[in-house]
Amino acid sequence: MIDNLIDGKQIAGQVTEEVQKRVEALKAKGITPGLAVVLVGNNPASQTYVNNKTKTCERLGMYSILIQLDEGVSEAELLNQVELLNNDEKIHGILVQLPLPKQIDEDRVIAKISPFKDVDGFHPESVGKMMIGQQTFLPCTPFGILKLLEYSNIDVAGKHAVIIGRSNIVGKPMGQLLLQKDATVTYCHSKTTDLHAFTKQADILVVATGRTKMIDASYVKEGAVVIDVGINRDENNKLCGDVDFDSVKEVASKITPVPGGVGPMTIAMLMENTCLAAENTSKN
Ligand SMILES: Nc1nc2c(c(=O)[nH]1)N[C@@H](CN(C=O)c1ccc(C(=O)N[C@@H](CCC(=O)O)C(=O)O)cc1)CN2
Repeated sequence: MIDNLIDGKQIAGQVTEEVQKRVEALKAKGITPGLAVVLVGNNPASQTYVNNKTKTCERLGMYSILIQLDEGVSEAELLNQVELLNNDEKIHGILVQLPLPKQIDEDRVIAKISPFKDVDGFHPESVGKMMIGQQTFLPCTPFGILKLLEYSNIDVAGKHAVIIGRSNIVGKPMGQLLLQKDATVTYCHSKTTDLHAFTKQADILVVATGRTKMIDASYVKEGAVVIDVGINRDENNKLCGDVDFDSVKEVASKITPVPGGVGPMTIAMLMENTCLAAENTSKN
């Protein structure tokens, strides 16, 4: 094992242990946190992720249901399904696994989820609250990255964080959350010219390019912390990230592996958000 590794699997284990205690406390009050996962179609990667989500719920003593809909389901049917879940008292959190097939408008589906049950943190109300620093559900992947940094004692304040990627579910919220922790944030993306010039300045480099092993040591400043959000398959069908791990581990002070880095944290934070959603109902 290399000594500059950030072990996401181990940190996710610590986070879920804490969640489990909160679940037990809720159950003592007669509330079992419940998560509904909606999967449309049969994308094998999505199937793996949703199965991991429901299995983790089970392990923590939470209630979960998996609703599987055909690839060709209409948007109206999916919206109707979300509405049923919005009104189901056993369900505290709802997530619709992304991506969705082309005939369905993701934004409309996300907007249909009750903001009280938006454990993915993708609803426009949750995003707005996050932007202005109000308490809300935070999107699980960037929330998980903040936890990885915190549990690894990496102070973000005053650091230059460079994010490569501007998706709504990772890049954009990641920058906001790091800004709220007093980092100086630069966003880079596919149209950035001279990417090296920016990444070489990064104290913390978050890579979400969607391009297999794109970032090698030439992009990284000596001693930087490198967080790899990518999940790809290499030429041997082995899981790998957007970072060329073997090259970058030689220059980074800390680095997340793939698998076993950011991915497990995404699921751990979903559990935390679902628990929070259930706790919120007990306050009403
Ligand atoms: N509704 C959502 N859809 C998607 C999200 C999301 O947060 N909400 N994120 C991604 C996929 N994702 C969660 O859904 C996810 C991806 C990867 C992992 C993970 O644990 N990866 C493992 C490897 C697993 C494997 O064997 O393939 C790892 O990195 O160690 C968890 C969740 C897009 N869609």
